[in-house]
Amino acid sequence: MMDAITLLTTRQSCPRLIEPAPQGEALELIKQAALRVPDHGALRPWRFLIVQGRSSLERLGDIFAEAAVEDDPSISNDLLERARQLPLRAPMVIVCIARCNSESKIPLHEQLQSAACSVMAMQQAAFAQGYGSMWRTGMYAEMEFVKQSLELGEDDEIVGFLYLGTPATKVPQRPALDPTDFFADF
Ligand SMILES: Cc1cc2nc3c(=O)[nH]c(=O)nc-3n(C[C@H](O)[C@H](O)[C@H](O)COP(=O)(O)O)c2cc1C
Repeated sequence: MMDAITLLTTRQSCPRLIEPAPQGEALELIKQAALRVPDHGALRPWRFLIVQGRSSLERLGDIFAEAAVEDDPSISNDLLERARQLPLRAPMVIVCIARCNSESKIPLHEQLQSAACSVMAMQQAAFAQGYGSMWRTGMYAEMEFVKQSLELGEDDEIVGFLYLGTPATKVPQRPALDPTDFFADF
């Protein structure tokens, strides 16, 4: 298994993903990583829907297609089919949800940040085990129709669709950025 510093300094996304998706122990570790993130007030403001297998991915694609029609009733057939095919870009998509509690004294943006950390944690756990992933959002993450179709609560937010699988090709390493461009002494 990759060491932690190598993971943290070389992690990258992978847009082209094929079977197999993480299963068994590998998936369990990814789930554990999601639940280990900073969480102000221990609100546990995260929920996850695992979409895997052709028929479940197609169901998600149908939701995207219906949402696309709602967004633009005159959408072309090509664009409609493109929307339907989106989830089929990987063998697994995890819908990452911030289950925000608006009654809590913890600000909503902190709850969202915690949920976002869980997406990153899952990406790292996948990467460390040789799997690839890509964090995606887009308009479907924002649309009420999508949230309702996924039976999310009123205060829930979709912070990402984490596409997961095996990298289709080896992703070339990007050169590291220069910390001096971003860090300064105070
Ligand atoms: C909140 C969030 C949403 C994103 N949504 C998309 C998206 O919808 N489509 C996309 O191509 N990349 C999206 N990205 C960017 C990719 O996940 C990825 O970070 C980017 O391609 C850079 O690659 P890297 O992770 O290897 O640095 C998003 C990133 C974040 C943090």
